[in-house]
Amino acid sequence: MSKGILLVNLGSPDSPEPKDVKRYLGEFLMDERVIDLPVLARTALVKGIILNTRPKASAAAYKKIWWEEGSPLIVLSERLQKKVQKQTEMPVALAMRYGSMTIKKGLQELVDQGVDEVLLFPLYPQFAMATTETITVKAEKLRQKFFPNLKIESVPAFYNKPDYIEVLSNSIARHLDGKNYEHVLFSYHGVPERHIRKSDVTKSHCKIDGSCCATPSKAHEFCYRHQCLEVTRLVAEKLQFKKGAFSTSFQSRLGFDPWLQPYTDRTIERLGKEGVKSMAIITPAFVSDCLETLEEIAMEGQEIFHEMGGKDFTTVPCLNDDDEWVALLAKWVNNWALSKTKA
Ligand SMILES: C=CC1=C(C)c2cc3[nH]c(cc4nc(cc5[nH]c(cc1n2)c(C)c5CCC(=O)O)C(CCC(=O)O)=C4C)c(C)c3C=C
Ligand SMILES: [Fe+2]
Ligand SMILES: [Fe+2]
Repeated sequence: MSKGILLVNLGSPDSPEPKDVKRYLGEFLMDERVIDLPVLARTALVKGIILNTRPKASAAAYKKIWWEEGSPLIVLSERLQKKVQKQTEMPVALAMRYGSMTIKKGLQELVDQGVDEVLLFPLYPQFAMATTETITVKAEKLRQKFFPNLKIESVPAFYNKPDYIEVLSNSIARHLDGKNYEHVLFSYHGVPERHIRKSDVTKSHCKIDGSCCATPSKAHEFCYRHQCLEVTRLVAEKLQFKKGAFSTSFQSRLGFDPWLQPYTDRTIERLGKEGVKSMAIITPAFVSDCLETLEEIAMEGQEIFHEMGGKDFTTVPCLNDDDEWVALLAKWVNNWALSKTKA
């Protein structure tokens, strides 16, 4: 069988203009794994409220971070794909879950190169319904409808793989450059608490009560909160951060439901109020820098910190196309191909 790789990231609008942002948000937020309300309620919320208010503000935010070559998330994902391609003989394609660079086009690109066995690689270290799951479900639907002879295997969340933690920690250490920040904040994209309960395969473990995520359970294979807390714990251990000098928070909440807490903006505000003068932020839910890291954290977060009296605010870039990260991805995909050949 001829093998190929499909890297999949979230996606971005075609341009930072409100009409393109509206189209993109419409597709994204109508996904039942992103806004998981019954279809009528979701339609009323998304088409009746969000799409009438949010695109203008989101477009303004996108304009602040947009690059000449396009959306940072897309450009950085393309750089990653090109570098991984140089380290494997299999074709490596790139797709986005939402927007113009569809998973269908990505699969077609591989099929056109003679591929009949695909490794689907969601570019998310932690599992979430709104990320990993929606990608695998979409790819399977497309396979059934358009590519019935294609074999697709998916890469599960890799949040606790020792080689990933090593590469992530090395990149963080390089960017912190030996400087002692008073506080290091690990900020992850949030999800509604309901998503955590829905993904609990035991249907009883995840209570979001402060202790469930630290108590061993098979629920953790699909618990986004557990997986975020583990990344923080493992990186902090590797980099020997002192207890109390680092913490975890969740950003980018939308709507009125309770999302995972503590919220990043309030945490930055509190740290500033408590007299912390220097802080660094790490965003390990994102493999590529994007609106949420470049605008919400690096711009808005910094503004909040400074308003509260903080002085030195540093954001650590995502792994993007870091050479060690590229080499690790290439090792994983090449090992997969090797294991198939041996089987
Ligand atoms: C109910 C809404 C949302 C859920 C759940 C959600 C989960 C989730 N998202 C990411 C990664 C990214 N999200 C990005 C942007 C973004 N996310 C939401 C909403 C939800 N995300 C919105 C409305 C937006 C658009 C921007 C805005 O209007 O604020 C991005 C950036 C995309 C870019 O083009 O740069 C990323 C990346 C994860 C990892 C996640 C769950 C774990
Ligand atoms: Fe999001
Ligand atoms: Fe949990």
